[in-house]
Amino acid sequence: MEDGEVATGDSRDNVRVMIRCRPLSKDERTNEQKTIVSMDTEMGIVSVKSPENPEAAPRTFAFDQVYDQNVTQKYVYDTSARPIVESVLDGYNGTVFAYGQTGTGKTFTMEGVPEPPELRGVIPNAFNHIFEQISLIADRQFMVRASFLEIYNEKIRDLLEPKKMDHLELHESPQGVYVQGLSTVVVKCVSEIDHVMQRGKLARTVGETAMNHESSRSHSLFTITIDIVEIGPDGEPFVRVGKLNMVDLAGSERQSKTGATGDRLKEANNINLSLSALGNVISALTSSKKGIHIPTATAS
Ligand SMILES: Nc1ncnc2c1ncn2[C@@H]1O[C@H](COP(=O)(O)OP(=O)(O)OP(=O)(O)O)[C@@H](O)[C@H]1O
Repeated sequence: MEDGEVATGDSRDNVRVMIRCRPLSKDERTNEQKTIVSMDTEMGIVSVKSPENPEAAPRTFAFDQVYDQNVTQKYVYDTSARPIVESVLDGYNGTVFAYGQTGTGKTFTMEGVPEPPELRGVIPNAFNHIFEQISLIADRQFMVRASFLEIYNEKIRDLLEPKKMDHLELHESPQGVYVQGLSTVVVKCVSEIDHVMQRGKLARTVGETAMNHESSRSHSLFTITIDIVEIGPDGEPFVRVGKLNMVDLAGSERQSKTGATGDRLKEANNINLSLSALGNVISALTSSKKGIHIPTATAS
């Protein structure tokens, strides 16, 4: 981004851009690294000082929402994903994704830490929220399905059936674009969907960069599909389908900073390449704002 640039979404497209600054890590504190970023949470402005010339005027950037290092996981969820999940429960499609260089906190924000519960991220908070709402709504019936894929080296892998096929393909039907053969699992409660996520995470491609010991080397897409059945004004059952996509991208780092060489550099370049593949998958899967029915094989 250029100095003074505004990274806010166009409200007509319902896109919102938030930025979160994590605290300095233990290693960074040990190495006496300095914070050069300041976050104005009221105004939604981030100022970045030049590390070489800290006296120079900082560069400023504006966002829809700015989270500083003291923000809680719950606050991030409530102000970013909560409204999206609400609309998915009404039959719309929504996507939440984290973007940034390695070690900046994407996985912490999206998944967080299982214990204590306050450290759980957007995805587990969405699980709780969805099943809490479902238990409160008496005049509709819901069926919740989950799928989990990763894009690594330009290939789509099913994280819930990693051994079945290592390269799934995008296909198009009259109802829209879908990943052929991607398994979906019907889930009835928070612990079941959490189990699905944990299972998929074990199959995910991770490695180590100089900036993060456990770095996601692939893009992952966790999708929750909710079929909502209610009785229409004509007395007939009426089905709507909402879809929530939650994406944890591999780091968007500059390769010189990560210590990537040889195979690592090749892999890192592949990550950037597969960003375009991910873009295709997400834009295809979310191309309709209103939920549509996409036929998928259901496994349990
Ligand atoms: N807001 C935060 N508060 C405390 N610790 C954090 C925060 N954000 C990130 N961390 C810690 O910083 C480290 C790196 O974070 P994380 O793994 O989420 O980065 P990432 O952006 O997903 O990296 P990669 O792209 O390499 O996967 C982790 O140890 C994580 O627990």
